[in-house]
Amino acid sequence: MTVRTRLLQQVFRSLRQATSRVESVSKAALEHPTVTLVACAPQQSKRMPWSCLGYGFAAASLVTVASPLEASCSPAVAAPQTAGVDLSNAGMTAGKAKLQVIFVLGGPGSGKGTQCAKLVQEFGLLHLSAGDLLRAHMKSGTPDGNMVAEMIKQGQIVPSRVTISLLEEAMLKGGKQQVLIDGFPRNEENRAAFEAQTGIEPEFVLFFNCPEAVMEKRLLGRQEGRTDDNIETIRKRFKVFMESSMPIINFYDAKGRVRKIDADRDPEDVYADVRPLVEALQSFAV
Ligand SMILES: Nc1ncnc2c1ncn2[C@@H]1O[C@H](COP(=O)(O)OP(=O)(O)OP(=O)(O)O)[C@@H](O)[C@H]1O
Ligand SMILES: Nc1ccn([C@H]2C[C@H](O)[C@@H](COP(=O)(O)O)O2)c(=O)n1
Repeated sequence: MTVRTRLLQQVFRSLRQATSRVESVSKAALEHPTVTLVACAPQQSKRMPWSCLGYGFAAASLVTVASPLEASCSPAVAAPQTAGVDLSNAGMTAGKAKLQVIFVLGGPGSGKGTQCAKLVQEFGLLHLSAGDLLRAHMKSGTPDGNMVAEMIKQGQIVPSRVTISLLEEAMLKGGKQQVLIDGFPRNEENRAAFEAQTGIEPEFVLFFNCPEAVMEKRLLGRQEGRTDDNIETIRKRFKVFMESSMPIINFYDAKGRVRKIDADRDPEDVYADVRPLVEALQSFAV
């Protein structure tokens, strides 16, 4: 049996388990309207937890809970309480209550990290920068870590296998429903592997459009000691962006998912265009 077949089997197993969990939580909520149910994301599947996490949130939407991820992941617990069950969201399907992911893309230095920091401050979403995760991994001293260090120095894109497992781990640890994934997917390999492995489709893609000359000036002025903020690597990164990342933006644009932002303005002016897009998504959060 191939690894892919085994992974697919795991996905379907997780979905079946999650579905029956939601069914039992929903049934209990309807049968015991004076009970508060505590739902949580199951931990059985380390590899493919996203469907479970989505269903965990869906279950939480049916009931009054302190936090959907607060409890440890034993089967859903029905804790007798005086508070009534809020069934106002009972019509919400698992699909609607899934993780909400926004991909944040744009050339190197277009201001992705700067804008994400503002969104986190205002809306408290989880911000995962693929570049930051990879830079932290570089320091592990493992063979993978050393490979990542070399690839970043050369402005190349690290294989999805490494980046996606770092993202998965961080998403699980972060435990939030709304996630900004900054600097990912960077190429078709990233995009296809992420979709196949997690089943997650972005709500939309924030695309920061900025002229290269402006980005170059910003990167050369950034004083963070990054091994790739030198003119030689910056030029390579621009080339990789145009050749490998722009097709991803075009892919999502064809699906009507791209929100293009003029990033060649003061950070506050850029944010004035960004914030309503994310604010609109807040109303759909569970
Ligand atoms: N709108 C802006 N106007 C001027 N400078 C900016 C603006 N946005 C960000 N900067 C500055 O430009 C530099 C790069 O910004 P930032 O790190 O947010 O870009 P990025 O797109 O995340 O870059 P990378 O992809 O290389 O990580 C930083 O020094 C930041 O302070
Ligand atoms: N999906 C990704 C994201 C980043 N990298 C590597 C290659 C980039 O040049 C570098 C820095 O990323 P940034 O901080 O500019 O977003 O990290 C990658 O290989 N794959």
